[in-house]
Formats: sequence, structure tokens, C-alpha cells
Amino acid sequence: MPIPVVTIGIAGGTGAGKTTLAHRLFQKLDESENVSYLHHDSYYRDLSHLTPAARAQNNFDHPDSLETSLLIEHIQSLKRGEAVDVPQWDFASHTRAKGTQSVTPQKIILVEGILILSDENLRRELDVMVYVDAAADIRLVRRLSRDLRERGRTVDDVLRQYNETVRPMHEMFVEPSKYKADVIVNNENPHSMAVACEVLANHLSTKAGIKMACT
Ligand SMILES: Nc1ncnc2c1ncn2[C@@H]1O[C@H](COP(=O)(O)OP(=O)(O)O)[C@@H](O)[C@H]1O
Ligand SMILES: O=c1ccn([C@@H]2O[C@H](COP(=O)(O)O)[C@@H](O)[C@H]2O)c(=O)[nH]1
Repeated sequence: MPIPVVTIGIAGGTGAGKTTLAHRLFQKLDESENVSYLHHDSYYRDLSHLTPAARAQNNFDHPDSLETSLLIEHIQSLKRGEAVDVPQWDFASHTRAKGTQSVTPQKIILVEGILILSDENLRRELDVMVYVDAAADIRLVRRLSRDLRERGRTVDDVLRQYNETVRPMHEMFVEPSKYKADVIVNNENPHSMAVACEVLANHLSTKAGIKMACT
């Protein structure tokens, strides 16, 4: 039996604050309202057939690097009330890890990723589209620090990748998708975050009777 579901998409450039916003939303939701959380990064196409050096050169910021059709299938399954087995991505080796993570159907499906608003079929699955915005230099600094800390990279790796693929793909696919969003959050302004929270709380309450306290 299908359950009423609200699907929220959170897009934005690398380091903009998508995951931070998603976690803030979890904290604001009533504890009884669980969320099915899908990250587009989990759907990178496996590269284990390539050498480690070739994998590191892959363009992870182009839409073709992701199996978006599988993400769409998973959103549709969750909407039908069916659990899904989500692949796991290993950022250190650039391969799909062994095993999957089961995600169960909930009233809210939260989908996050740099490219989720650039795909027309994926946009059709989203009820509310949010784009988190921050200046390129701020995003690069955050990305550098996160990739050194959490993704096993060196400064040279991060800067080479940023110049060769991250920045050009951002300009080609991510930044233009901002204009598809219902809400653009300025992550350099805490008030903008608070206003976005109010907009989402209002939408969740009107469309699905879900309570979210933003204060
Ligand atoms: N408004 C902010 N001020 C300072 N640091 C932030 C802010 N938003 C996010 N960060 C930090 O920037 C890094 C990248 O944020 P994250 O939410 O992972 O970005 P994304 O998911 O868009 O790549 C994290 O270390 C996070 O703690
Ligand atoms: O194996 C990989 C897969 C992805 N990336 C980079 O990740 C970011 C997207 O993640 P954010 O959390 O939004 O930053 C994307 O820009 C890819 O370049 C990677 O480096 N290696």
C-alpha cells in the first residue's frame, strides 16, 4: 500500500554545504518522522576494471559517471513502499564497495548530490528542489580540507582534480541547474538557512502533515 511521501532534493556544488543542510533538517524533524536518505554519490559507476591510476583520472563530476537510472528506480520503489538496496561507494579506491545498505520507505525521501537538478528525469521525482549556494573559493577550501581529512587525498590530488574536472563540470552542469531549484540557500548567510527551513517546514506540513520545528 503506497504511503504519502514528500521527496526533497538538495543540490549544490562540491563543498557548498548539502550534507550539512541535510543533517540540520534531520535534527529539526519530529523524531517520529524518519527519512529515507539517498546520496547520488552512492550510485557512481564501478571502476574496479581500471588501474588505480586510471580511476583517479576519472571525471567524477560528469553526469555519465553516475548510474542515475538506478537512483530513479530506487526513489520510485521507496514511493511504492518498497525497501531498496543502495550500493556503497568507496571514495579512497574509487570503486563500489562490497555489499549494499538497505534503505526503508519513509514519509520523506531526501536525495542529495551535486548533479541531481541537472537530470530532467530525476527532477520529475522531486517535490521540492533546493540548491545550496556558496562562492567557489569557499567551496574549494572546504573541499580541500574534507578530502584530506576523510577521503585519503593529497593537496596536489585535490587541486589537480579541481582544475581538470570539478570546476569545468560545475560551470557546465551544476551552476546552470541552480535555476531549476524552488529554493536557493545562501550558505554564507545563516538567515538564508533559517528561511529555507521555514519554507520546507511549511511544505511538509501542508502536503503531508509532517511536523518540523525550525526554531
Ligand atoms: N556555513 C558553513 N560554515 C562553515 N563550514 C561549513 C558550512 N557549511 C558546511 N561547512 C563545512 O564544509 C565542509 C563541506 O560541507 P558539506 O556539507 O559536506 O558540503 P557538500 O555536502 O555540499 O559537499 C564540511 O566540513 C562542513 O562542516
Ligand atoms: O571517487 C570519487 C567520487 C566522487 N568524487 C568527488 O565527489 C564530489 C561530490 O561529493 P560532494 O560531497 O558533493 O563534494 C564530486 O565533485 C567528485 O569530484 C571523488 O573525488 N572521487
